[in-house]
Amino acid sequence: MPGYSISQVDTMKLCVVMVGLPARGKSLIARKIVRYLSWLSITAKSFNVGEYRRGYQSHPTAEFFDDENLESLKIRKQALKLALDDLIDWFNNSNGMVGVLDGTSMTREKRESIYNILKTNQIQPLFLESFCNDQETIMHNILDVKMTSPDYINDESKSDDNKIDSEMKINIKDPEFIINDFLKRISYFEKSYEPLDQQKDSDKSFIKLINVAQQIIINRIETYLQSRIVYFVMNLHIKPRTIWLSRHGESMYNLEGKIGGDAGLSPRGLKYAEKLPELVRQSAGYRDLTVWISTLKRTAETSQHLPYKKLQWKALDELDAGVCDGMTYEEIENKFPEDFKARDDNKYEYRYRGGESYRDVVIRLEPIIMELERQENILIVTHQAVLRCIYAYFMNVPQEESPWMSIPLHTLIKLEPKAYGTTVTRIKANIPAVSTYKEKGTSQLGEDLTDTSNKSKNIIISAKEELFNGTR
Ligand SMILES: Nc1ncnc2c1ncn2[C@@H]1O[C@H](COP(=O)(O)OP(=O)(O)OP(=O)(O)O)[C@@H](O)[C@H]1O
Repeated sequence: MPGYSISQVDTMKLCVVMVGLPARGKSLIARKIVRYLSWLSITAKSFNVGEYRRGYQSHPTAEFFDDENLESLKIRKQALKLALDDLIDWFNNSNGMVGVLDGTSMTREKRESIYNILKTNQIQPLFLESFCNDQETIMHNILDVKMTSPDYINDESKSDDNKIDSEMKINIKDPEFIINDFLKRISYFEKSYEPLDQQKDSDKSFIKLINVAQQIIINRIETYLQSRIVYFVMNLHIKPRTIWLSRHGESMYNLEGKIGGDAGLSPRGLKYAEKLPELVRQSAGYRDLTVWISTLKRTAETSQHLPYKKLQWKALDELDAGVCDGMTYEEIENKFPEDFKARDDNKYEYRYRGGESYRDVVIRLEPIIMELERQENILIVTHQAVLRCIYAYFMNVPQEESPWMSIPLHTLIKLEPKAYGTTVTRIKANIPAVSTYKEKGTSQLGEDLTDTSNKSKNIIISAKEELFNGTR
C-alpha cells in the first residue's frame, strides 16, 4: 500500500496563476513548485505563455509588448488562450492536479477573465504574484537569465540567422542591447500593471511575494494544498548556494552485503572519513558550511573529522528495511521470495514488512527539503536510499527511476542549483569500496559497468566527474 501523501488530501484541481512584471522570477518559481509537487507525487505541470507566443514571434523587440501595438496584442492574447486551453485539456485528460499558468497576468480585467474560465472548468485559481521594485535584484535577474533567453538567442534549429537579424535589426548577442531592450520591455508592461491588492482583490485566493520574501501577503488560503504551496514559496531564496552529498564511508555491514543495521565503518570507510575534510575543502574553499548527518553510527563516524557545525536528523536515517533489517539480499530472496520480486517490480512503492518504502522516505524527507531551500551551504552525509530521494528532488528524476540510481560509496557529489537547472560534479575519493548496487532481478551486488542501457542507474554516473588525488 502506498503511504499517506498530501496528494490525497485535496481532490480539487488547482491552478497557480503567476502574476508580475518580467524578470521577477515567475518562471523560476513556477518550475520549482512543479518540481516540488511532482517529487511529492502530485501531478503538476507549468504552461509558459511566452513559449506559446514564441510560436508566432520568436525574437521580439520591446515594442512587441506595447499594448498600443494591436497586431502583437492579438498574438499575445492568442498565446494566452492556447496556454489556457492546453492547461484545461491537461487537467481533463491527464489527471492533472496542480497546473501553473506562467504568464504575466498584468491587469485585474485579465485576471478576472482567467478566474472565470478556470472556475467554469471546476479548477480552483490561486494567484501568485512576485512583486519586486528593488532595481539591483531586477538588474541581477536580467543578467542572470535574460542574456540567454530564447527571445534573444538564435535557435540553431531555425538556422535562419539573416532573417532573425533583419527582423530585429540588431546584433542579437549584444549584451548592452539585451539589457536596454529588456528594460524597455518592462516599461511597456508597467503601463498597464495592476499589482494584487488586499482590498481590490479581497475575494481571490492569492500569495504576494514582495522583494523575494522580504514581505509576504496571503489572502483566502483555504485548502491544505494551497497552504503547502504558500509554505514552500515562503522558504525560497535567490542567494547562490551549494549542496554537497555523500554517503557514509564503507561500513562493516557493506562488506558483508547486509542491509540496514547500525554498524561502524570498515578500515576503508575510516580512510574515507579521514580524507573527506580535504575533499570538501578542495571543493568548497573556505566557505562556512553546516554538516547534516543521520542518527546512525556510520554517518557520525564519516563526519567525525569535518571541522564544521554538525546537526543530526532522524529524518536522514536509512530506509527502514523492517523484518529484513540485517539480512543480505540473498537471504531476503530465500526467505521472502514474493517480497523480493514485488520490490523489484515496483521499488518506489514497495514497503518492507514492518518497514518503509521509497515513498515513505520522500514523505519524511519533506522537512529536510524545505530546510535545504532555506539554507545556503550544506553538506549532507547520509545513506543510499535517502540520498537517491534528495538527489531526485534537485535533479527532477522521475519516481520510477530514482530508486535505481547508482550512488557509489566514497564519492562526494556537489550540487549547484542555478536559475534553470542544477550543476552536478562528482568527486571521487579514490579509496576502493564494495559496490552496494543491486541490479533488478538478482540478489547479487555489484554493477555491470559495461551495461549502459539502464538509464536511471546512469543518471549520476553521467554527471561531470572530478577525480580527487589530493595534489591540486
Ligand atoms: N521572488 C523573486 N523575486 C525576484 N527575483 C526572483 C525571485 N525568485 C527568483 N528570482 C530571480 O529571477 C530570475 C529568473 O527570472 P525569470 O525568468 O523566472 O523571470 P520571469 O518573471 O518569469 O520573467 P518573464 O516574465 O520575462 O518570463 C533569477 O535570476 C532568479 O534568481
